[in-house]
Amino acid sequence: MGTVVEAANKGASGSILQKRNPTIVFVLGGPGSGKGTQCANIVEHYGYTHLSAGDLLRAEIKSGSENGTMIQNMIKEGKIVPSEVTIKLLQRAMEESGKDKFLIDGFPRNEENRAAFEKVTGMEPSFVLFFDCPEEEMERRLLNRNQGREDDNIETIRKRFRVFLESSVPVISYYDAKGKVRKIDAARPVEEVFASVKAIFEPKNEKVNHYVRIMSKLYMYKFHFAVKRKLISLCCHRC
Ligand SMILES: Nc1ncnc2c1ncn2[C@@H]1O[C@H](COP(=O)(O)OP(=O)(O)OP(=O)(O)O)[C@@H](O)[C@H]1O
Ligand SMILES: Nc1ccn([C@@H]2O[C@H](COP(=O)(O)O)[C@@H](O)[C@H]2O)c(=O)n1
Repeated sequence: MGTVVEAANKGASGSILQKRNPTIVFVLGGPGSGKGTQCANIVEHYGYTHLSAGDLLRAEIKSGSENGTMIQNMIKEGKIVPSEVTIKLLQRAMEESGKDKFLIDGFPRNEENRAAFEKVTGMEPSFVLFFDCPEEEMERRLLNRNQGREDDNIETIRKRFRVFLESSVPVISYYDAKGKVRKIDAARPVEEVFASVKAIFEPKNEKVNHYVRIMSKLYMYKFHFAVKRKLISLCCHRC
């Protein structure tokens, strides 16, 4: 049995998902910046499927998998689990969902995560949502989260902040250089943050709404199919 990257090199992986040509949005930001909170809002308003890498890893520990102890130790230390493991979990979740619009929360956490995901799946994100928040605010939120997470203690939180700065910020810079980062000031109340998030997701909705409006109008007028197609292409040139 080879690694997922070896499988990708042999062309054995990524194909089922790739064929579905899914929309992928990476959701990044420091620990406690509010990624999970805002993802829940995006799911509710824009019909994305939310996949949190951290949640998938925690579920893997609970499942009693052979990697469970290793993952648990890494999370306790705020370290990043090898990409092989996390990518397999993400791929499986995407495939099993049968959906085609994904918010991938807390991934890629480092350069290895990023490069391996692109190699294994052959896919890139449409854009990266980056929740920017000062450490003091994130620390306050994590210490008040109260969800019984083993890594929400001050010692591990400080380690997670260091890993974020050293390993995750370079990934954000990588995508920024490609013009793919949508940065949000996450230090505001949840509703204000979501108002900024909406502004990023709305234009796409506008495009779909525009198309649906045109289609329904054309349906009312009983044009020939080819004429409808031509009219749509003329009318939707701005989409
Ligand atoms: N804008 C906000 N203002 C105040 N509190 C917030 C805000 N957004 C989220 N919170 C709270 O902060 C805590 C952390 O939020 P959340 O779990 O969404 O962060 P996260 O970025 O997903 O964290 P992690 O990376 O550790 O999983 C939660 O208790 C949440 O209710
Ligand atoms: N790509 C990832 C994502 C997460 N981890 C580990 O899980 C911990 C918790 O992650 P959250 O996103 O839920 O805060 C994180 O500190 C890492 O230990 C990972 O290894 N790789």
